[in-house]
Amino acid sequence: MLTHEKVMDALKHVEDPELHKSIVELNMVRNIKIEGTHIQLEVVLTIQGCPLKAKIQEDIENSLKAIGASTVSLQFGSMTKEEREALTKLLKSNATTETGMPNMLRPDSGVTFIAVTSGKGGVGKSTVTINLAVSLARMGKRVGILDADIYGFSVPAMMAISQKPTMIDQTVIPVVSHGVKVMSMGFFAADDNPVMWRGPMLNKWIKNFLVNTHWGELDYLLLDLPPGTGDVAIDVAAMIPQAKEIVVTTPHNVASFVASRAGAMAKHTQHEILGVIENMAYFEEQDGSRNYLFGKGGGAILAQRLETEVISTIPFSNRKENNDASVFDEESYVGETFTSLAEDIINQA
Ligand SMILES: Nc1ncnc2c1ncn2[C@@H]1O[C@H](COP(=O)(O)OP(=O)(O)OP(=O)(O)O)[C@@H](O)[C@H]1O
Repeated sequence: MLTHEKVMDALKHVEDPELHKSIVELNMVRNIKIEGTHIQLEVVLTIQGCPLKAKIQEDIENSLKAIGASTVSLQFGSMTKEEREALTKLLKSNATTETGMPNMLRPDSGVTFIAVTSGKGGVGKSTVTINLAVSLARMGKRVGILDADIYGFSVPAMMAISQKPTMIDQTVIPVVSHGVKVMSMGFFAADDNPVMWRGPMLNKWIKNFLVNTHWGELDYLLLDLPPGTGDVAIDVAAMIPQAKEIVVTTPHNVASFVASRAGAMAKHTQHEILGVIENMAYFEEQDGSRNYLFGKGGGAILAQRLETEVISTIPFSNRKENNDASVFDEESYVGETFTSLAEDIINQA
């Protein structure tokens, strides 16, 4: 026989698709009525017009039918201001320590932070961040990207994200793209409005991004840092001393020289350097020969200076083959390079 307890038990396994927590734990279930095998209930959503309503409905119906319901009549409501505040508090208490620091920064959090840096812009730092993140996610890892390149954010556009994140009061639910949770200043700044914050403000934003974003459980958080050795890099170093760094360069010597300054900075801040990635290393011609458009060896020189290794050599992508997208297909030549980089990272980071 169906009982209130059995229904609640079944609903414990239904998750809010954005918060990835049980709708029972989030206190979203109301007014359960059982008549024989017919179940009536109300579910209050975090925001009105929640775009994932259909998914919640389907999951509820399936789990109730699995325990013997023949029909389910489901009504949606939305949380009151007080209920939303209580929910924000619950999410925050899960996300922060008693002193208000993000739980994910605790040494035992299980989150590996990887900061992707470069000495100068345009060498493919964001491309590396995105594709490494997507490759890790394809391997079943729980991955987030924090686009900390707050002056020159490009992650949302490169991942073709047009949707804005859901906000529950002050807590932001990251947008999921290609299986990766993404948070970027680009979600909040108007396109024609350059971001003008200065040092102290920046520091606050990085912390806010960690504390006020509902990251949920993560294995990896990749940070796309601005190029060079500016305020953001210093703040990240101070806030996340356990972050490991990847330094991206092109084979060109000048780019490599400048990148060594960012890397030297990583050494100074005692961030472990995972290695150097040489991007746009060569173009593979139709006959399989390699055309070294930007010269050769920059990655190796940089690695030597930083006393580390070149962990990946990434060729030019044939953009036509990849439909002009910045997230490379898994089967493409460049996509495969990222898959093997992700495997190496999983084995060592
Ligand atoms: N391996 C590659 N093959 C082809 N195009 C690439 C490759 N890597 C990067 N690009 C392209 O080069 C351009 C610059 O890349 P990206 O934005 O990732 O660089 P960045 O170092 O993050 O630059 P910035 O710091 O200025 O944002 C982009 O148009 C990107 O699509």
